[in-house]
Amino acid sequence: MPMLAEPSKRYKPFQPVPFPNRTWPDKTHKKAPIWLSTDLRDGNQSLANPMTNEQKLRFFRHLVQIGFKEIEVSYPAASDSDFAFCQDLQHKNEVPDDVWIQVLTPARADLIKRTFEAVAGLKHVIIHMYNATSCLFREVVFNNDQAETIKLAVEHTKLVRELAEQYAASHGTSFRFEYSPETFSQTETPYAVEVCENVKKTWLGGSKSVWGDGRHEERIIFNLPATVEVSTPNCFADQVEIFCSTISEREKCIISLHTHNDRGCAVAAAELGILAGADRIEGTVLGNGERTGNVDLVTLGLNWYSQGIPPNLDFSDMFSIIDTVTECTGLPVHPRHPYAGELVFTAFSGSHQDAIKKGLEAQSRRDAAGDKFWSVPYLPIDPADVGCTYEAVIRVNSQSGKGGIAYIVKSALALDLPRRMQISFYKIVQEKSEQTGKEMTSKDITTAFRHAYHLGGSIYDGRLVLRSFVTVDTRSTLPSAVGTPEMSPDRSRSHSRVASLTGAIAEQSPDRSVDSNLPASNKRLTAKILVDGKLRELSGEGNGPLSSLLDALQGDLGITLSIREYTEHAVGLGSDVKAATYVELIPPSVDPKDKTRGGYWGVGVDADITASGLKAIISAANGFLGQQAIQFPDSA
Ligand SMILES: CC(=O)SCCNC(=O)CCNC(=O)[C@H](O)C(C)(C)COP(=O)(O)OP(=O)(O)OC[C@H]1O[C@@H](n2cnc3c(N)ncnc32)[C@H](O)[C@@H]1OP(=O)(O)O
Ligand SMILES: CC(C)C(=O)C(=O)O
Repeated sequence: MPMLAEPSKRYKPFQPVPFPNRTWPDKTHKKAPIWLSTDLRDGNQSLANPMTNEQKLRFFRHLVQIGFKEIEVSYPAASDSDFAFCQDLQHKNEVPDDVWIQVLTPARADLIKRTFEAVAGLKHVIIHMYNATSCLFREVVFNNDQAETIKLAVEHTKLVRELAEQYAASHGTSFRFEYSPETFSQTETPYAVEVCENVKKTWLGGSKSVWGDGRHEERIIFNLPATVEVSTPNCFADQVEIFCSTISEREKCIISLHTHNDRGCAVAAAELGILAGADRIEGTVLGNGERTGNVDLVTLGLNWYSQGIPPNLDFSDMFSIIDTVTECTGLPVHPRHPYAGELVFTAFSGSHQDAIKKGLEAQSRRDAAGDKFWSVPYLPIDPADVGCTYEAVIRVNSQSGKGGIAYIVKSALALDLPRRMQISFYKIVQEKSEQTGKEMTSKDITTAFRHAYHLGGSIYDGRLVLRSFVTVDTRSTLPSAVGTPEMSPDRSRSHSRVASLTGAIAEQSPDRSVDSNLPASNKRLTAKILVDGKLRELSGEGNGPLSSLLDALQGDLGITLSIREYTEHAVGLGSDVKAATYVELIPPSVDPKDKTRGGYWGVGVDADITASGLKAIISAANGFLGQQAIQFPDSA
């Protein structure tokens, strides 16, 4: 049957309770609620293949590790394995002293009795009893009127109380009682209050203690379920506020919420319900549960966290939480699931990547200055807080821009490319990504980078490869620098050179060849260079090693290039520090001022700053050379 042209003929709109005195819209969250995980009960009952007890135990341990202090573990009367799980927890001594085990039972005498047998001997137990109270259920499921429904709830509360008193005395268990007017949000709210008043009176009217040590007695829990979500969250919040403000002896009650996600608003309903006066939330980790699921406690907890409020749940290791949930339930986690999905901290699109890259850089500057407040575009929380690495944040496809690509190069290779080199490399990546039509992984990008600039092992070598060099100050007879790239003859000296020169780079030019005030040609460089696989000795003169090498390339290989842009920075710290140098070379045909006309970028990394600069020149010269034939002047 197709969708109806007039749905109003089949579906009635939800009728909100008039409540002009509501106060919740002006409130804000101040602290996290009490949490109850019902993964092992509501979550479990909704699975095609319920969890085995081994899986339940693994899940239980993880819930304890996350920090849940109240865990609904089963519906013991449902099956022998549900029953056995409660006993296993006890016999295997799995329950920490500060954790309450909750079990669910319907308001049926035989099932209540069986439930007590299952938990006998556990230290802290919440007996959770439910019966549906809405008009639809009264009429269709129970064939009860309002008074009979109250009677059902009261009689079975009485039984729970008696058994709790008895088991507290015989087994030393401390009991608490939770009552759910199931289908609360579809029940007339004043009637739901009336049912709960009767339940409360019965429970609190008990004659003996239900607390194992006979001293203390906890508040009764009224759990208000949106068993099926049928309205907008504001209507639910109104219902909760009416309940909280009209139930008598409010101080003796804990008001709990149990929202489902039929309209996709379970999180909002729970959050507004807390503003409306509730104290506690029942849900599941990542939202498994009947139909569209229970409210997701990861989303809720991290929503609180993102507002600077401790959620009292630890989601630091999100990956292992996802493993536990998916392996135990057999259900996948959507890649866009809030906070947990594999794509939620990832940007593919260029403008998002650019903003994130700038935001992360600004954040690390603020962090270093002592201002730790998180404020990064597109990232509501620091992904690192939930165990995500920054590599996952930016991923590249044809929608990506230079900022994201530069971010990956920086994260993976510690190279902070100058802006115009970013644009140049972006074109290379863009072309590759359009060719394949697929995402480029961080490895694809770094490999493309190494190939483009001949950086890394010999498999990335270009047609020219610097093997070694000597520079001589022509005003003296002593060599001023001797180097074999990455194998500097005097490592300690090279390290200190890098450190001192890189530190001074802001004030001084790296190569006196670009300083016109210095006298011409005071350096001679002799370099051994592989040229198309053949080792040749080249030499040239200039104001510094870089200009000497350019002179050598021109004189010995006929390659005429000059430097248009130069930058460098240190890579690493302490004794492992290296220099990364970036140069843009241009042929004489390109106007140095016309930056729209591309030059050839190169990069060099070496522990020795001179070697790093020379490598950058060779890298860029390789880009210029491409496939063109070398015109050796000496062979002319
Ligand atoms: C909203 C929720 O998630 S509630 C929790 C739901 N979870 C489950 O149902 C999982 C475990 N349940 C089970 O294994 C089974 O339903 C059992 C063992 C509890 C009961 O099984 P059965 O005795 O075969 O009964 P069945 O499942 O058909 O239940 C329907 C009966 O229980 C009654 N009933 C349903 N809910 C309740 C309740 N909360 N209190 C009292 N009676 C109830 C129904 O009116 C119906 O009675 P009827 O047979 O006189 O018409
Ligand atoms: C038993 C109750 C709390 C329930 O699971 C629901 O109403 O969804």
